[in-house]
Amino acid sequence: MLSGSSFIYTFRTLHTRLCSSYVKHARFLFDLKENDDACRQELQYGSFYLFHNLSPLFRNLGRSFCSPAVTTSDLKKILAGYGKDELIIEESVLIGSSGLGRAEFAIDLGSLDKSNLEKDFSGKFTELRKIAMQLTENELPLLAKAQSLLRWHADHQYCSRTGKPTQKNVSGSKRTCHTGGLIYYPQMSPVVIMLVSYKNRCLLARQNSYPAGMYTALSGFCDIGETLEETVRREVAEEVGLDVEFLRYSASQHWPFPNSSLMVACHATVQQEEISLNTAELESARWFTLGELEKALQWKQIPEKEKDGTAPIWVPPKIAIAHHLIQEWVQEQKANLQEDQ
Ligand SMILES: NC(=O)C1=CN([C@@H]2O[C@H](COP(=O)(O)OP(=O)(O)OC[C@H]3O[C@@H](n4cnc5c(N)ncnc54)[C@H](OP(=O)(O)O)[C@@H]3O)[C@@H](O)[C@H]2O)C=CC1
Ligand SMILES: [Mg+2]
Repeated sequence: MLSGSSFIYTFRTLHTRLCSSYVKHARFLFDLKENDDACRQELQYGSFYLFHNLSPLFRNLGRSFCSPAVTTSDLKKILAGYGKDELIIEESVLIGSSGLGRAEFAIDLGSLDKSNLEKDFSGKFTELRKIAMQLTENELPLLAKAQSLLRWHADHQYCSRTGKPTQKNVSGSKRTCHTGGLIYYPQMSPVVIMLVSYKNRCLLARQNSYPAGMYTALSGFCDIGETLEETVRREVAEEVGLDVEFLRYSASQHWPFPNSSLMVACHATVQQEEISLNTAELESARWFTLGELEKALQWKQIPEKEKDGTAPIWVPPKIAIAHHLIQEWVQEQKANLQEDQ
């Protein structure tokens, strides 16, 4: 028979063994988000990703770049030199946890001199968009989340109803206007991105702001009150004058450029071929064959223009969900061709 305390101990051990590491990770972060004291304590042992006016710090590793995670003690030592070590508590936001079970934070040091900080931390603050293609598939989402959360806090310093300053909780998961008793939570805009196909071709488009030669899937922000299905149908009708028949969900992605969007990606089929281009939205839209897209997917960096000044067709890089949709369509077409043989 187990005594009270050893029962609790055994239960905890068993519970810990039964919990997957993912569940432990999720519960750990939940506690830090909700509990200011726990999060304040974790700030003493965590690691920090550094930003300056929303640009992350990067170190050049020769062939690649990395954004270093700085320990609390190293960060405190350097910030103490600026008389600003209290910034750690006031300005940092919780963005995740490391494999070692320690919290990871991001902090924007935009109030301090950029070039001195770059010397202190042996790196360069660089716009995320400029360097995104050279980051790993793990690194970009973390930095994108950090940048979006830091931007949201910078943009929500005041209550939109009372005009009074808002206060962030320690983790940065919300801001409160104590005068009006209002709570603000970080927001993302839902966006649909759809690869429209008709028989054995699919439709890609470009806006005149895109780099030369780049075509991508249609996309658009959800209007308030719409379902995702309604947004897909409306955007395809608005942008290229086609009526969506079937829709299939594929995947989703948080996209930080230019603001925080939740991209919901799907495949859509239509029953007509004739495009009616909305030139207020798009510069061009056309149907592409499997062969054309296989070629467009091959570019690993932005291609040089041809001798006659025309730009080869290319599609967004792997970090963009548009790439995933196009790749998926290409694989499916190839599988269909094999079945037919
Ligand atoms: N990750 C990926 O693979 C891709 C991501 N995207 C992203 O998808 C998003 C949507 O792209 P796009 O096709 O241009 O969108 P839309 O077709 O909806 O049109 C863009 C217009 O919507 C308006 N707008 C801007 N922000 C919002 C908002 N939060 N809510 C409602 N309307 C807004 C702006 O109009 P106005 O300025 O006139 O007010 C803007 O010019 C962009 O953020 C883009 O970066 C797009 C393609 C690929
Ligand atoms: Mg659009």
